[in-house]
Amino acid sequence: MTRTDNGKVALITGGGQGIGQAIAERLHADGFKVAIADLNTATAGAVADALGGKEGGAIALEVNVSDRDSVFAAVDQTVSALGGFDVIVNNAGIAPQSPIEDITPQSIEKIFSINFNGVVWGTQAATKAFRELGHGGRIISAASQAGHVGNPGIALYSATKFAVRGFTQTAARDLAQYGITVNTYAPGIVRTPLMEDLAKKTAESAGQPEEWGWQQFTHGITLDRLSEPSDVAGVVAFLSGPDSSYITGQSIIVDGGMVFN
Ligand SMILES: NC(=O)C1=CN([C@@H]2O[C@H](COP(=O)(O)OP(=O)(O)OC[C@H]3O[C@@H](n4cnc5c(N)ncnc54)[C@H](O)[C@@H]3O)[C@@H](O)[C@H]2O)C=CC1
Ligand SMILES: CC(=O)C(C)=O
Repeated sequence: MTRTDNGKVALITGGGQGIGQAIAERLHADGFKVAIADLNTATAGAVADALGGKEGGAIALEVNVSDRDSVFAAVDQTVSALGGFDVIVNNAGIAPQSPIEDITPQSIEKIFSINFNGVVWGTQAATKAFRELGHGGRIISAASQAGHVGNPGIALYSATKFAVRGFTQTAARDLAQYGITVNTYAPGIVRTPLMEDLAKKTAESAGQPEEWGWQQFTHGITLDRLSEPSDVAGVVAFLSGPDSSYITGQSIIVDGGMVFN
């Protein structure tokens, strides 16, 4: 299908693989110019190249979402290179196991600095850019079904995603005056490198085969299949587009029916 430029610009953190890659591809297909920002510049570059590079409306940027200055710089570079800024997708995240008795100050600091602080810096940087550009915008962040119900073995991860939802609710109230909506998407069990790693490690630490690890996370999916990244990208496309302009402060669960809120 031919892509028609919709005149809008989106930045996606963690866009080099998995869900972020699918979001970048979907928003680009919907007509957005996209900045694919990742710690891993090789994967981000490959995604941007596959979308036609700068000529085709896709650039790659290096960002470390745990570093406030790095996130502000990525937003500035997006505005300069792509000529506008309308949507930020705070997608980058990590999901280490965190058995309760193994939690340390360092493990809390590491995961919160990426999964939570990264959302705060992205929200601040996007708000600054939207206000300087003189229009509103969309702030969309990765939560998880594990941010609606605590999941076994990943207490810290679940805590970061609950925190992202809490922050999003207040940001929605505080930023509405600037025409900015703020929402999260809450995926279930998506086939990505992150989930594969988590399933393998969960199985290994219990001395079980990999399939057992997957089962720990997948039982009870009403639609009886794992999620593909494109399932999530479709919801983010909706939250980025005109049909969701009256939605703010929400967490849209896209998990095949694991959690009912
Ligand atoms: N895969 C799943 O089943 C689910 C994933 N999620 C969330 O969706 C988001 C994306 O997850 P996946 O695509 O599965 O992960 P993934 O591990 O496949 O991809 C994450 C990307 O983020 C990048 N990244 C990691 N740390 C970064 C940092 N400090 N700065 C910039 N980029 C960084 C990585 O280089 C990678 O390209 C995460 O926030 C995750 O918590 C939520 C629910 C379920
Ligand atoms: C990694 C994740 O978000 C899960 C298991 O829901």
